[in-house]
Amino acid sequence: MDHAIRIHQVTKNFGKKNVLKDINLSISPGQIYGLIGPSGSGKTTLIKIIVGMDVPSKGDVQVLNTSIPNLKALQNIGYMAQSDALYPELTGEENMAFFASLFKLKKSVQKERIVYAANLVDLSSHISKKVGTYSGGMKRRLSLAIALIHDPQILILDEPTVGIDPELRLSIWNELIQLKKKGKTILVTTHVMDEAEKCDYLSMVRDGMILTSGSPSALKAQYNVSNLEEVFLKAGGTNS
Ligand SMILES: Nc1ncnc2c1ncn2[C@@H]1O[C@H](COP(=O)(O)OP(=O)(O)OP(=O)(O)O)[C@@H](O)[C@H]1O
Repeated sequence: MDHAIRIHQVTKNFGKKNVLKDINLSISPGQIYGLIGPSGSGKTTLIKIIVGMDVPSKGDVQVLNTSIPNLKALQNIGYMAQSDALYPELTGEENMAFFASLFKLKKSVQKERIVYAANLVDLSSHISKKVGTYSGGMKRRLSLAIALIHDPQILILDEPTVGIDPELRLSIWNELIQLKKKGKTILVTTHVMDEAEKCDYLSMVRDGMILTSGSPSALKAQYNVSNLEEVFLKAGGTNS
């Protein structure tokens, strides 16, 4: 397989508003691919199209060589949305078990995965509490645990570390790097430049277009700057 995710000339309009313009990108298996761009640039819209929650006005998306939307392909995708979709009346563990059951995991596997995922996001001592009592950061962590619950081949994470303290953010990124080493493909959106630095490959998005793409070091070399913020400004023509 030469790509885990392939986006071909995707355009999205909401009424007369053109939100994505002829987006082409291809993500190799085992890569951490970052989408960075300001609020409203179209990152979430693109992600929703990749997971089949929205359809493009034009163009097509393939995940693991399957055209999206496709129910079966979803088995291979772990998706963490920007807003948490959790059941506040259930405990953290019950929320995880519910989502695990949607993927038809065996009970024994389910238990193992819940222990693993809760530990990963440092929620092990809170999983018996109702989610309604969780802080915003705890809910983000639980959403990330749920995205990982079925051990998907592809992880799609929309601003996964918003509201999470720096220490845990670092440990989550370390785990994402471990998952990548196991061959998982990870697509992540972020506003945080030090997270962008950890990606293997980046696309900078503005106004529904990809301004520039490349590895963090290649981008800095190409624009002859020392940090990714400057790459963004130069690529967007704001600083030239
Ligand atoms: N369902 C919708 N109907 C109309 N406009 C929409 C809809 N969804 C998104 N948009 C518009 O599309 C544009 C891109 O939004 P999107 O959420 O994809 O941006 P984003 O880059 O993810 O921003 P953020 O980082 O704030 O989440 C925005 O102008 C937004 O208002």
